[in-house]
Amino acid sequence: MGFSLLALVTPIFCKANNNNNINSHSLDASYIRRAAEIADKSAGFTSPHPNFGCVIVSAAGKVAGEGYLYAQGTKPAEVLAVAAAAEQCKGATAYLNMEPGDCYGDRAAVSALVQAGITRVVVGIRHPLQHLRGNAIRALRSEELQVDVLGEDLQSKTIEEALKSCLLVNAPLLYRAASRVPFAVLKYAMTLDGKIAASSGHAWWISSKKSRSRVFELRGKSDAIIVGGNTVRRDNPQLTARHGGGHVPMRIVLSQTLNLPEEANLWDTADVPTIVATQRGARKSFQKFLASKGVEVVEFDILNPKDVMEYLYDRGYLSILWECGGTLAASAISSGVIHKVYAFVAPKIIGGKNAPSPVGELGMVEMTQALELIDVCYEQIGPDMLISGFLHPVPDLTPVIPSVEETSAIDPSVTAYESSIIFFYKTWDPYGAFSNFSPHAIQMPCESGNYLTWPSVEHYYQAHKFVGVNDPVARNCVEDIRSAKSPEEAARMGRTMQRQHPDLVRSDWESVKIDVMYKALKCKFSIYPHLNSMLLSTAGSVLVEASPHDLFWGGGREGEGLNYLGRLLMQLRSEFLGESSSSSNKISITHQERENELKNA
Ligand SMILES: NC(=O)C1=CN([C@@H]2O[C@H](COP(=O)(O)OP(=O)(O)OC[C@H]3O[C@@H](n4cnc5c(N)ncnc54)[C@H](OP(=O)(O)O)[C@@H]3O)[C@@H](O)[C@H]2O)C=CC1
Ligand SMILES: Nc1c(N[C@@H]2O[C@H](COP(=O)(O)O)[C@@H](O)[C@H]2O)[nH]c(=O)[nH]c1=O
Repeated sequence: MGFSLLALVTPIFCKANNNNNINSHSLDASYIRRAAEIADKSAGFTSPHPNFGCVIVSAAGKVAGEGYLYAQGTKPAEVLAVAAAAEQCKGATAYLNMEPGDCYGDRAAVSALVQAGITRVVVGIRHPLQHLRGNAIRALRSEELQVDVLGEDLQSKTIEEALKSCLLVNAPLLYRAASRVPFAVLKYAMTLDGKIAASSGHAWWISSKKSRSRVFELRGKSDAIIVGGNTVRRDNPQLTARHGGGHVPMRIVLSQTLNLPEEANLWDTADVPTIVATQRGARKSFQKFLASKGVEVVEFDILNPKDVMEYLYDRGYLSILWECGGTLAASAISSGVIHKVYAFVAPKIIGGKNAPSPVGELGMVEMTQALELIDVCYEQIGPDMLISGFLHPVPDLTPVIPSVEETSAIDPSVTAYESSIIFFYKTWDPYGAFSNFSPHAIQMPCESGNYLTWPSVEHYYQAHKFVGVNDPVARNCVEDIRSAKSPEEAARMGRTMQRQHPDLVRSDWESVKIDVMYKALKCKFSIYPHLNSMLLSTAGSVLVEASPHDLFWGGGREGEGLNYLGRLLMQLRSEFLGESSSSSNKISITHQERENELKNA
């Protein structure tokens, strides 16, 4: 009888192999889930960057180091994890929930892993932005590291679940990349009989204190919170994240009529900024009043959720929490801009034929038309039940992703893309390293002549508003800004202080601020060779900071901005190229000249 040794051996071999796979897959999956879990710790802070986490598992199979991106412009997760694992990196495996972005051309994450002696990298998802996608994976492979991507090199049910946790932790970025609006969550608290207020409109409180603390956490992970005018009139909300998390979202009111109270918690912008979005031409005198309170007013031709969300996309927001009543919620759902729902259900009955419900008129007449949530979760919080789920699935990695052209022109309506204009704005743009938020530390001489290190140009610029002012508060402020954990925090501190204490701003600020910026930029582009090459490589192109709202440093929405950041970079470029002997004085302008330029722009 014919006898095949292979026939005997193969099944046994395959079984052992399968078991090994199952074991190694479940280990890989659990470490990837851990990377996603720690990445989520800074949700809200990293915006507009993704949430990155890195777990290093030593050759002996122990977790040797962990790190996550704390905020935009801070050290990459991989660099932190490698530092924590130190010697144990040799022969270790690094688990990353997302492929690193390498926004700054310095390959910091890739270099850290390679130089530390990591031999295998497991990646949850590829970077969703096309110009960054696959670059780090290719770079690691070219350095002979084994790179396994979930769903590509590793496939199984366990791996699929781990992949989902990576998609969830960066859902805002994935939705943003796929649909060109920020990720939006509608949250409401309702009684068991489906009311969000009594028929009088009184709503405090439906959900328990524990549930409301959870809402503060949700707020802390969002870039902005939206309510409608009626909620402001009825509730006078604060809309702050009061759980001690640190991140402060913008507050946004949508009001067509602008028939809003003069006294409102939201008009106190000392600590938290507010935007009021309204219809073009609505109550001009009230618009002026709001502006005098430091509230930013944005006019829309026709105020509607879709246009507001597209505008917020242009401003770089990743995630928005809608905390409005049913009228606005219905309008937002019908426009397709709500992706996820959080419903806190309290075991209370209030009744009332006219008591409002969480979602107003959607025009549906048959139950078969009802919108069904997917990936629904149920969680008991104190006495309440939190039911959450998605209205639209989290996009996978093959959706419509902005092309290089689209991402470099942050707002395509500003100016049509032209090859002779290079736009930069967010640090993740192809030329994002030109942004003052890029994490390139600079060493600058201080008043005593010694050199001080500043974590970014933004830190240096913001702090210099208060340098030389003979007041202990101003001196502390300079130090506090210098040690701010991220450029975003430095900017917020500098702007808040300037708004709240204009008396502490140095008297010559308007006339010296361009020189301050010039010196900082000159240092940045002199000490980092790859930044210098990047700048020189743009020779012949016009550089424009595509900020739609900073009309001094940026280009504005329709080219109405003065674009001083772009101009300074072009001046530096020509100085580096030796084509010009001009100095910073050439473009220094007086306050009066600037006023004139603004008027003529
Ligand atoms: N329990 C809960 O979770 C919550 C309860 N509430 C309660 O809900 C009630 C308010 O509900 P409701 O009036 O529905 O909520 P909102 O005020 O949140 O939304 C309606 C208002 O939004 C403004 N708006 C702007 N654009 C639009 C648009 N395209 N479509 C619709 N509205 C737009 C209008 O303001 P304007 O009139 O100024 O032009 C409109 O009156 C209050 O009693 C409040 O206490 C509110 C939020 C959450
Ligand atoms: N009534 C109600 C909510 N209402 C929402 O919270 C807002 C008030 O926020 P703040 O002023 O910051 O405390 C209010 O305007 C409305 O948007 N939320 C809940 O979690 N549970 C509740 O029972």
